[in-house]
Amino acid sequence: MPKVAQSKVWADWESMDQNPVLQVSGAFKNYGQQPALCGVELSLRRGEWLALLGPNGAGKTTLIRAIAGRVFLDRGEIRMLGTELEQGKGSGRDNLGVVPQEIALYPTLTARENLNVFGSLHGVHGKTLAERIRWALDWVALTERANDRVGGFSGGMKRRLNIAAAVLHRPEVLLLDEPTVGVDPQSRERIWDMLRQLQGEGTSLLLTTHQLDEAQQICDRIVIVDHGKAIAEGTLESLIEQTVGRERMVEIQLEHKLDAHAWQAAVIDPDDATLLRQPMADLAAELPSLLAEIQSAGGSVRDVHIRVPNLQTVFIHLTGRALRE
Ligand SMILES: Nc1ncnc2c1ncn2[C@@H]1O[C@H](COP(=O)(O)OP(=O)(O)OP(=O)(O)O)[C@@H](O)[C@H]1O
Repeated sequence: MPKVAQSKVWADWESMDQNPVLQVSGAFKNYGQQPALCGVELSLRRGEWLALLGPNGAGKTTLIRAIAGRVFLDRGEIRMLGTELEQGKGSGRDNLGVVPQEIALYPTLTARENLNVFGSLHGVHGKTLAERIRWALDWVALTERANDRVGGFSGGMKRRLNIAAAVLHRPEVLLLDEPTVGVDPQSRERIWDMLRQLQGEGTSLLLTTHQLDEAQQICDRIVIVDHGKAIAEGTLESLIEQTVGRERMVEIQLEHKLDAHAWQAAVIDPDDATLLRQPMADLAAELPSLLAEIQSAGGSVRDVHIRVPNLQTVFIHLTGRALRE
């Protein structure tokens, strides 16, 4: 359970854009007896890149599928650009693009033929479609493979094409369920670049990912879900402040252990008498005096590490679990 006061965690909701492009309110969904969504709230602001994070089984895919119209909610409301979306239907979602977790392409068709099919399904035809396909192939760096069958593509190429197929109709909002799963780091970087470009052109992005390090670098805001509820949201900085705080853990590795009597300023690691740990709220003020104290106690420093809290720290603090268990 979160150790932080919920009122504090939710502080950012109060300053939320009153006109989000996508808003999910009080969404509930059970699969038989199995609860998947238990009142989840979510709001995507115009032009932002929002990461939806949660442990396995937290309800992320169910939420994405409900927004996409592929899952009926038991209760709750989904609004896009101010209009309530009909449950369990693709209709009314012209401004939405969806990239599913599984690759949804025709392996026996070429890249171009796949884009033709998906563009037509989204209501794009003729010259406009030809122009969009040209753009998409260039965007995903597959122009030279346009006439090759998709069945022979690498995982990364399929992922890129899968994303291209979802944006041929220029949706204002793009949902991506783990768009980088199973791709090598180079392809992943290329996918993030593609998505950055889309965001730069004004698309609002909501994605689920298990890549915490990347989510914290790339996304504007983060929503953490657990047991079918959003339990925290905010920028990385605000999440850290709401949970683990601004403190940094300073670790000082000494050349030799210090005489215990000469030493009171920091905690000595129980397994390594040459390792000192000290949480510090103000590094500039506290670190120099600690180093001076070590020196006057006769110690010499081999190394100093400053541990900065990150999204993984926040995630474990809130859910009690690492992202993948
Ligand atoms: N079709 C289904 N039938 C029965 N239970 C389901 C179904 N889909 C999901 N669930 C259950 O609903 C809960 C939420 O699942 P969901 O796939 O939405 O979570 P998730 O956060 O996307 O998980 P992961 O990170 O593993 O993809 C889980 O307990 C899951 O077992």
